Amino acid sequence: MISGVTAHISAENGDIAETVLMPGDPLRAKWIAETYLTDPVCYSSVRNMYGFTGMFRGQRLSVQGSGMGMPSLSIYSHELLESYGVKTLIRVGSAGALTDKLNLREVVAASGATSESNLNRMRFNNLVEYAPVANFDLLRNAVDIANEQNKKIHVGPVLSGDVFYGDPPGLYKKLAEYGVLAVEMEAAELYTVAAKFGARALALVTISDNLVTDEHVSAEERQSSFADMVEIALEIAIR
Ligand SMILES: O=P(O)(O)O[C@H]1O[C@H](CO)[C@@H](O)[C@H]1O
Ligand SMILES: O=c1cc[nH]c(=O)[nH]1
Repeated sequence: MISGVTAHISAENGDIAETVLMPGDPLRAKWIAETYLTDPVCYSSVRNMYGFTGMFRGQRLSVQGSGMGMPSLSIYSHELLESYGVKTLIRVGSAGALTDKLNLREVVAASGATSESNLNRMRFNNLVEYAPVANFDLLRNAVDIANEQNKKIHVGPVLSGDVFYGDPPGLYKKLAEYGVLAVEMEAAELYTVAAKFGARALALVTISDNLVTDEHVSAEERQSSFADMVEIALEIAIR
């Protein structure tokens, strides 16, 4: 049902494009809209969780903040897909590397997302460990586009954690041994909600912290370090 105006987004029917970039931070949404889109219009500022629509190289695109953590992203992605006819969601987030093989500012495309969250246990009545995965076409485009743009991209699974402060004892090390590249807080729910609505989703993340080497991108540098990832995401969005 495409109805417009939901509990958390005040856009009218037709205000939001079919493809939406989703950063966690609403100010990153504003920065993306003002930096990359032509004639951006803010369609919602409910709870200061900004959403904008504008043009990128002749195509309509939207950018919507998701907030931090899966319950918040779940609300925004659900409303975009159910009430605004959105078909493609591309997360543009930050993450902490779980291996010293990833450098600060590098981009990871999350092929899948494991999580300690209870959301999918509830959804599937504890009967299965649902495996949230990226849309293959978006993932393939991410790799092709990064190569065309001469940008380094890593592809692999991430952890979508519920806890920012505190590694559940030994968990990060164990996950890294099983190939999990980085920890962020939304991809698993993004992939699951997109699957529920038959939509396409991909999570790209920029490494802002390395939890093994204890390196961190400074608060001032965080915005500019996102440019590579956002430029890949924008190209995916119009391809
Ligand atoms: O930079 P964003 O997109 O918010 O993503 C990461 O940053 C937040 C934690 O600081 C969490 O939302 C995590 O997933
Ligand atoms: O969830 C996140 C995001 C960035 N850096 C982290 O260490 N964790």
